[in-house]
Amino acid sequence: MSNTILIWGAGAVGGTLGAFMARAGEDVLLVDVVPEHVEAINAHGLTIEGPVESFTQPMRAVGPADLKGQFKTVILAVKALHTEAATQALLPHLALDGVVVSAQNGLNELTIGGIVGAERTIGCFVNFGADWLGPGRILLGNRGKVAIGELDGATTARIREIHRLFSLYEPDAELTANIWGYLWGKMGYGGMLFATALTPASMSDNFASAKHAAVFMALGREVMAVARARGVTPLGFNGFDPKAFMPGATEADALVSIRAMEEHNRHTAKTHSGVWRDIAVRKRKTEVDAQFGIIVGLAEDVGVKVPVTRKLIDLVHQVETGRPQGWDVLDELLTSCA
Ligand SMILES: NC(=O)C1=CN([C@@H]2O[C@H](COP(=O)(O)OP(=O)(O)OC[C@H]3O[C@@H](n4cnc5c(N)ncnc54)[C@H](OP(=O)(O)O)[C@@H]3O)[C@@H](O)[C@H]2O)C=CC1
Ligand SMILES: CC(C)(CO)C(=O)C(=O)O
Repeated sequence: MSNTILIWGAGAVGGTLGAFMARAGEDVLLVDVVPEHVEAINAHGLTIEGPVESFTQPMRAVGPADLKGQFKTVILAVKALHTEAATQALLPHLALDGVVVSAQNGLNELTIGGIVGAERTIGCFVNFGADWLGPGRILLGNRGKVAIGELDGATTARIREIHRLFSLYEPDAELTANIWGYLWGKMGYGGMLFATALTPASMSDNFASAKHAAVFMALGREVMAVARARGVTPLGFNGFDPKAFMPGATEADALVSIRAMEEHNRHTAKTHSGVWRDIAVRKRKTEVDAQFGIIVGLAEDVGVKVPVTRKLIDLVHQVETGRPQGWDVLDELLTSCA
C-alpha cells in the first residue's frame, strides 16, 4: 500500500495543494486528464505564481489510464460536474482503509460517499483563489479559509493527519466538527458567485453594485433557509456571514456582509470566479447543475421555495449557451427578487 498522496484533478486547486505539500516534503502524485498539463509538469515541474508565493516544484504527474497501485489518501479536486466520473475512475486505486478528500465547491461528499462509501469520504472546504493558466502553470491569487472535517464531526486519527497535510498549504487550516456548516456556507456564497458570473465585471465590482444588492441578499436568504430547514448550522468565512441572511436578520445586516465579501475579493489576483472563467475564458460548461443546481431538489424536499435560485440557474444556462455576459442579465435576475 502506497503512502503517496494522490491529487486527482491537478488544476487550480489540486495543483496548488499538491505543489505546497510536495514542497514541504510529502510524496505527491498528480493525476489529470489534460495530457499537455501532465507532460509539462513531468518535464518542468509545476509553477505556482502570483502575489501569495512564486515557485516551481518538481513533481510527478500521470493520466488516469497510466496510474497503477492503491493509495490511502486521495484529494479530489475536479469540477463538480466531473466528480462522479472521477470518483468511479479512482475507486480501483483507493485502499480499503483509504479516504477521498473533496477539495471542491458544492456537496460533492454526497456523490463521493455514494461511490466509495461515506466511511471513506472526508469533508473539505476551500476558499482560496486560483486559476489554471496553462500547462504546468497556476496562478495563486489569494489565501482564503480552509477547513477539514469528518462527515460525522468525529475527531479521528486520520482527520488529524489530513489536517496536518492541509496545514502544509494553509497554516490556518481548521479542523472542524461541522464541515457541513462550511459546505453550506459556501453554497450560499457560491450562489452569489454564480450571479457575479452573469456580468463581465469582477466579483468585487458585482458585490459593489448597490442596484444589485437585492440579488445577493435574496440568494443568500434562499440558500440559508434551505440549510436551516435541513438542520445544518451554516458557518461564515472571508466576509460571508450566514447569520446576516437568516430569518430575523435585517437588510442592513446583509449589506454589511455583502460589503465584506466585496472587500475580501478586492485583495486577489483572481478577480473573477472559476464559473466566470469557465464561461468567458475556457468557453465551457460550468458546474452550475452539479455544484449549485442540486439546491433546488434539496429545497423541495423540505418545502422551501427558491425562485431566485431557479432563475439564476436558468440564466447561467443561457450565458453558457451563447447569451453574452452583461449587466442586463443580472438586471433580469433582479426582477425575480420580490
Ligand atoms: N479555482 C478556485 O479558486 C477554487 C475552486 N474551487 C472548486 O474546486 C474544484 C476544482 O476547481 P479548479 O481547481 O478551479 O478546476 P480546474 O479546472 O482548474 O482543475 C480541475 C482539473 O481536473 C481535470 N479533470 C477533469 N476531469 C477529470 C478526471 N475525471 N480525472 C482527472 N482529472 C480530471 C480538469 O481537466 P479539464 O480542464 O479538461 O476538465 C482540470 O485539469 C471545483 O469544484 C471548484 O469550484 C473551490 C475554491 C476555489
Ligand atoms: C471565488 C473562489 C475562488 C472563492 O474565493 C471560488 O470559489 C470560485 O472561483 O469558484
